Amino acid sequence: MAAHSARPRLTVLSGPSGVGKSTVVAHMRKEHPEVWLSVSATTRRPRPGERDGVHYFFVDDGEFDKLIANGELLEWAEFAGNRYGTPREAVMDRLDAGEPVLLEIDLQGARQVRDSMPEARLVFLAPPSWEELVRRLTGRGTEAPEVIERRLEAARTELAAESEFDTTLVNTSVEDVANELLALTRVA
Ligand SMILES: Nc1ncnc2c1ncn2[C@@H]1O[C@H](COP(=O)(O)OP(=O)(O)OP(=O)(O)O)[C@@H](O)[C@H]1O
Ligand SMILES: Nc1nc2c(ncn2[C@@H]2O[C@H](COP(=O)(O)O)[C@@H](O)[C@H]2O)c(=O)[nH]1
Repeated sequence: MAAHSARPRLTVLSGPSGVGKSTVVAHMRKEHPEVWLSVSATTRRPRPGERDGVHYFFVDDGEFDKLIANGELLEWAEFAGNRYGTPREAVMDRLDAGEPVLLEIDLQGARQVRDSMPEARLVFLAPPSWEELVRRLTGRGTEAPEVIERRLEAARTELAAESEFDTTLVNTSVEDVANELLALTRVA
């Protein structure tokens, strides 16, 4: 059997900022740490409580430029004023080792992964309503009002792209969605 066909599922989780991607993934991984989550590189400043190498690899613009130039990113995108990218090698190593891999990335990144790895399953996390999305993003309290505005502007584009994804999960209950996501990471 060819090495690539033996690879387990690569799952990409996307959805508008504030919909609850990190919350759902954290809930799932508490019970199922075997689902490996890629740690992205970003030029964004850490939020209180975020740790380098755990939540993100926090890099400056020059370091991010080098990651791009050296071909070290599987995909990358600029989102609401910062850059984010998926380190390629760690993802490939995990897939080659037979472990399920999860990426939590924006729409632009999901499109790039779909193009380069068509076997990936693309999952869209949708909010129960626009009003609830605004409530969650605002209620998180991590962004300044102008940043929230930029993220909501991006959210309109992201919501309009839902049909590009293989599956949509609506984040009404964190527990239910975490279970659904777990099942998707396991289906070959
Ligand atoms: N099902 C839910 N019901 C109510 N609140 C939720 C639910 N899921 C997440 N939240 C809350 O919504 C806020 C945003 O969640 P989270 O940070 O996980 O979003 P995100 O999609 O990862 O955002 P970003 O893309 O900006 O990183 C958090 O305060 C979280 O506690
Ligand atoms: N294209 C990529 N998008 C990524 C990556 N890592 C995270 N993200 C997405 O960026 C936004 C904002 O994240 P935040 O932590 O600043 O709130 C969100 O949609 C993330 O999913 C990545 O490696 N590539």
